[in-house]
Amino acid sequence: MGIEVIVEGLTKSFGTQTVWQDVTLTLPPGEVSVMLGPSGTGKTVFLKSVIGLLKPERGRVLVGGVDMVNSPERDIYEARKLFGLMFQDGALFGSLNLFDNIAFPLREHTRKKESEIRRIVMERVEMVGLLGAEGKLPGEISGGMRKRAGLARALVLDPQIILCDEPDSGLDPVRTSFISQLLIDLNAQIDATMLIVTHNLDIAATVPDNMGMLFRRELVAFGPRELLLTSDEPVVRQFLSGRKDGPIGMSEEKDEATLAREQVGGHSLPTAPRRVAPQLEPSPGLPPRQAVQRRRARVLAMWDQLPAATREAVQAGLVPAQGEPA
Ligand SMILES: Nc1ncnc2c1ncn2[C@@H]1O[C@H](COP(=O)(O)OP(=O)(O)OP(=O)(O)O)[C@@H](O)[C@H]1O
Repeated sequence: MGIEVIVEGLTKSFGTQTVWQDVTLTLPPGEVSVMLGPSGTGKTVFLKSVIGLLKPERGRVLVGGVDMVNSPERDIYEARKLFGLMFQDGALFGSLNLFDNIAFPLREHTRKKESEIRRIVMERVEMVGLLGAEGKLPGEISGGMRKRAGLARALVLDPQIILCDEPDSGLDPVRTSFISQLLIDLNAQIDATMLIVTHNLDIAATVPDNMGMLFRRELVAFGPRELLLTSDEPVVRQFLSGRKDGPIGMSEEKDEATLAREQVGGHSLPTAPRRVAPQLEPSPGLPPRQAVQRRRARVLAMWDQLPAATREAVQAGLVPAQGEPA
């Protein structure tokens, strides 16, 4: 099972620019979480801070007893081996074929024999649906295939935590649906804790167990997917409905005058009840996701604190535990 990631009071600045402050959340073990936010709100900076590649000024990120912000560098280096990181563009070496790209972390970080490396690489190549393409160079394949190769490479060291930076960027809607299904299938197969950064509303609506959103240098919300999908928070509603009207503007935030004009002009967010799309299921033939029952117990434990609309959405999607009435 994947391990929990606890983020406490995290603040990151570059010079005088604060990217976000006092971010606190827990990525539950083995569950899939998505971090949303308009461009430039610091989602990538957040991923890099979780894995210890960037140093926040304040706060902690606890991963299996190691603080990825404040522990000695050698402990952070060791803990980083628990992670698999998938970058936006796949970050592949252009001169190496897909096989050698995917084998790279194994050759770099382990002393495994070539025969063992081949077995592991081919297993991951199959998992991401790239069998037959392993001899190609990154420049000879499509963007979607490069992303899948990047994902295969993130998987070779058997990570317990997988971080994906915009797995949909540059992909058409059909390829994005395939990537969404692949992420859920992976979660069913390896039960890793996953954090996905994206702007994509389809991924947000159908993939995660939990969602969070960064805006105006704060974590606006983080919780079960139904909490954000039914949220009345204007910024969350605007983002999830993909509309122009609301607090998010072209340069992230609208100024007060623009917001006041919109209100006078009668613009408002839709009031119709929102339908929460069902979460994707693993593909036929794969095991059920182990995270589902764990999440169910977790959400029921916070039942009293959830708004009525969220409870309704949770109830609509709850699969009864064995032996329990529906
Ligand atoms: N190494 C760095 N040095 C200085 N500023 C940086 C650095 N990395 C990121 N930033 C700044 O931090 C802010 C957040 O950047 P980040 O890439 O995390 O945003 P994002 O939410 O991932 O955006 P997008 O959705 O467009 O990818 C930006 O203003 C960016 O310019």
